[in-house]
Amino acid sequence: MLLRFLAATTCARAVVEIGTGSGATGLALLSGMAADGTLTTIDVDPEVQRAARRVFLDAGHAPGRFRLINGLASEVLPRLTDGGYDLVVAHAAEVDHLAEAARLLRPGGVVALAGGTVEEDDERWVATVLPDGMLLATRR
Ligand SMILES: C[S@@+](CC[C@H](N)C(=O)[O-])C[C@H]1O[C@@H](n2cnc3c(N)ncnc32)[C@H](O)[C@@H]1O
Repeated sequence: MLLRFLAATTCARAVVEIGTGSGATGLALLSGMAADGTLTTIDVDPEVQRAARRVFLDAGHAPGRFRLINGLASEVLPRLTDGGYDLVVAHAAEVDHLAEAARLLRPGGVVALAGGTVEEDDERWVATVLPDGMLLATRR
């Protein structure tokens, strides 16, 4: 899976996911991340996060490897640390996650957005769009 690959190729120790959902994509990220890495995954729906917690634990991931934050991405993301993340993944299209990703990522970090574009003259990113519309961009 692409997300597992991205987590591995960035040697990710800190990942932000927007849209926990069932936890399937979180599992892919955890399996590609460094063994001591932490997944921070955000969802507005507490029910899906309860289920995802169980999915992560049942797959053998220790509670310290993931942080489930309940809330709107637009309210949670501003509380996360500048430059503190290797990979930002957004499944939920809402506001401009690219702007928050630019702040959250370390140089060389990667953002994967389900939709979105990077302006050609935006010097912050090296970007490509996959056939399914996913935007991949590396922070300079
Ligand atoms: C397409 S699903 C995510 C699928 C998930 N990655 C999986 O493996 O099942 C989108 C999720 O994003 C959440 N969501 C939608 N808008 C959101 C927002 N603005 N902030 C946080 N979560 C949001 C929804 O509650 C839903 O669980």
